[in-house]
Amino acid sequence: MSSTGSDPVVSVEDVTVEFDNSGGMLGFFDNTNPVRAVNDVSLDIGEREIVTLIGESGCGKSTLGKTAIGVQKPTSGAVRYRGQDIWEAKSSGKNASVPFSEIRHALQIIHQDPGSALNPNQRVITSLSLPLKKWNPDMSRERREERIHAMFERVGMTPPGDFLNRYPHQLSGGEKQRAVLVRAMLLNPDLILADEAISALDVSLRVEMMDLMLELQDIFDTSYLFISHDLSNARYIAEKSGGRIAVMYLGEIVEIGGVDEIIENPQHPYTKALRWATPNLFDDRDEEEFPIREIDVPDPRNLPSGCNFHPRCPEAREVCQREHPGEITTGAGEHLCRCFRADDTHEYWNSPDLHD
Ligand SMILES: Nc1ncnc2c1ncn2[C@@H]1O[C@H](COP(=O)(O)OP(=O)(O)OP(=O)(O)O)[C@@H](O)[C@H]1O
Repeated sequence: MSSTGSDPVVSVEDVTVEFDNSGGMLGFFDNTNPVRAVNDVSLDIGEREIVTLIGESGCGKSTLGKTAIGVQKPTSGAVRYRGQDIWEAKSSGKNASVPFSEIRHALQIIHQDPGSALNPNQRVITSLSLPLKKWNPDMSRERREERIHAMFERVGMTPPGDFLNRYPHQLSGGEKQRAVLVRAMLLNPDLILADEAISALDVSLRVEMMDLMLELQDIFDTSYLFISHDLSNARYIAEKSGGRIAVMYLGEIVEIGGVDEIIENPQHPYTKALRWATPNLFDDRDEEEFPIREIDVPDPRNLPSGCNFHPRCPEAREVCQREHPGEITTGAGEHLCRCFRADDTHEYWNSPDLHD
């Protein structure tokens, strides 16, 4: 699933991530299949591109995000930063053409809980100075503080000294999240993984935070991998940046495209269900026609045969139970979907309905 830009900042290539939860005595009695959190995913993130990952809880968004920035090692497949295999760089040490430390510097993360990046016992200025000190040991203290003050001015936290001398608990949730965004941006990263970074904020502050992220992107040429469970936020940021939305289901990207494709013309029945479940995106929806079968999400330790979505899919036919759909290009070429319905000539159309 390639980006629209030139060379990708990050390429995720056929990546699978499994967690083996069977360790220990208790594990002996558990289901010992590993959890397949990410299942054979490929995704390029281009220069100054914003890709939004969307999907329900447990579908693998965070695991894919962490894998893309080199925090989680994939079980199989490769992750490249500007062509350099991240895990090869780690094992090659000084011999790597792009050292692992440089890659980790270039790929930053902001979490849902800004508290995790701000030490509660330190003033904000100290927490923000530490990464700068680590990555730019030759920078003088005055220069460092000058930069931090300038960034606080830029994000509207003025007068900066007022905020920077406080402890994290003396800031509001929105102020903390802005401080954490500044902390990441100070390193001038190529890509920021924003993992549900706005979810804990009041609804009124979410748009403000997304606008700030876009403003800083303009200044610093940063790409974002923006994780959200809320399709209306995904739409907002993708629409404003011309970015893509990737819909995840049980470890796979089942559909990816721009706003025109994913919001206005979704092809995958799961994307349609997500859209239906986001009423402010969809004026003329039929309240009665719930577009997903009301059964539990399958266990990622025991994935269904065929298409992962078929047990819940109202459109499933027999072929969906036995054949796993690959990526199908629909429309203009940037719109990809893992559903036989996107292929007019597939045997799906002659296959009997599954859930009559
Ligand atoms: N470190 C881990 N050890 C074992 N299982 C894990 C680990 N991290 C994630 N998982 C499992 O992998 C699957 C995907 O989890 P992940 O957190 O990536 O999903 P998510 O879409 O980000 O969900 P959420 O929005 O709830 O964070 C889940 O079944 C989860 O329980």
